[in-house]
Amino acid sequence: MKIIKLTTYRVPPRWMLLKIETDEGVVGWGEPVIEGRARTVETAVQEMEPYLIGQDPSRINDLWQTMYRAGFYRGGAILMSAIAGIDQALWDIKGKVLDKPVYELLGGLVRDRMKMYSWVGGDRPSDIIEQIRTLQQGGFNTFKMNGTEELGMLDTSAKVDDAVRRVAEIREAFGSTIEFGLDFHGRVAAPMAKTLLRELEPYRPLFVEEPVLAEQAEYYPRLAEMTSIPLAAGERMYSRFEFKNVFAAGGLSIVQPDLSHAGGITECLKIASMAEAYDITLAPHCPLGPVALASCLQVDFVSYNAVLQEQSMGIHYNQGGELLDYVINKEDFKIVDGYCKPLPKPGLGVEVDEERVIAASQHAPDWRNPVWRHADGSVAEW
Ligand SMILES: O=C(O)[C@H](O)[C@@H](O)[C@@H](O)[C@H](O)CO
Ligand SMILES: [Mg+2]
Repeated sequence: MKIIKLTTYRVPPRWMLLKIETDEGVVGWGEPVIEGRARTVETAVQEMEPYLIGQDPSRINDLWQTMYRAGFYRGGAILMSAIAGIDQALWDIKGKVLDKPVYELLGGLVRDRMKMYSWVGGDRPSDIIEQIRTLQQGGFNTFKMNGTEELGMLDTSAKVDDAVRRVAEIREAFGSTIEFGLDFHGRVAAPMAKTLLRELEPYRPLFVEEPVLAEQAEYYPRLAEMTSIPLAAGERMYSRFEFKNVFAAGGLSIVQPDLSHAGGITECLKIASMAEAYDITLAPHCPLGPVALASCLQVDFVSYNAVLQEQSMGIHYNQGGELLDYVINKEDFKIVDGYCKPLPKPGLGVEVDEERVIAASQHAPDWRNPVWRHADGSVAEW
């Protein structure tokens, strides 16, 4: 069997799907994207084509190493996202050829169902309590929300009060019937992270995510020393070579590689198992579309340390498109009591609604995140 064609489709709300075709008619789908840089990743995928066309799609390990090593320059958000989506599509092809879900090819299930969580509150969290109540009716009891709005490197006690008050209100309203993680989203610099972690500790958030930016990861062990809140990070780390330094330095309790950003299934399995060796739990990042989520689930269902799975249904970013819009086998993605079952179909387990994808790709927006500014006019981390 040979790879004959790669086609990318940028689609709303801010995703990109990749179709890989073979000379025997088997087709695989991947989701290579960086939110806000879809066109750049699209070009990177096109530049990988010469390594793929005419090759045997079953040799995923060799193709992965070729894409990673043969270009001399490597790593980073764009190249690793391009490899990620291609890798997903190759696993999809392999599963379809062998007529097995990918998790069967990876040694089989380590659990029966996977715990999922839902985003709540949007970019500038408000009305969270009502939103949580609605999501509870859908069976969720675990949530994630932004911890703060924009925050200066050294900000006021009023801002700290705001952040703490919101969390206190949630705990008061729900007691311990729910769990929630707080995403600091790189908005918090080290001087404020210490204060916030200390003040939030009594409300026992499930975790604090990106307590400081990934490029300040040397703070993770120092912050972890001073708080009992589990620290999470990983959505802006792209290969096991990057993760190894963070694991070795210590501090993280939860690692969150993104299956569409960190080299795909092949690489994230390795990252997951490196994390297991450090007693670090796995919670793959996934504010993305159906192929990315299906890829996450393949890894979760074979990784002992997988504890939580993010998913994007109803997320604030989904303007103009929802995860299930592009899926034919919607019932397989049903979340019951906050859990998802293994996807039963061969390959990644997503039957992509290709007609819908093609139609949607005609009006794909060039999504960008907002540019926030501090009161003094300087750019703020969003
Ligand atoms: O944890 C998450 O889901 C992420 O932080 C997510 O909200 C953002 O990073 C977004 O995808 C960037 O465009
Ligand atoms: Mg995040």
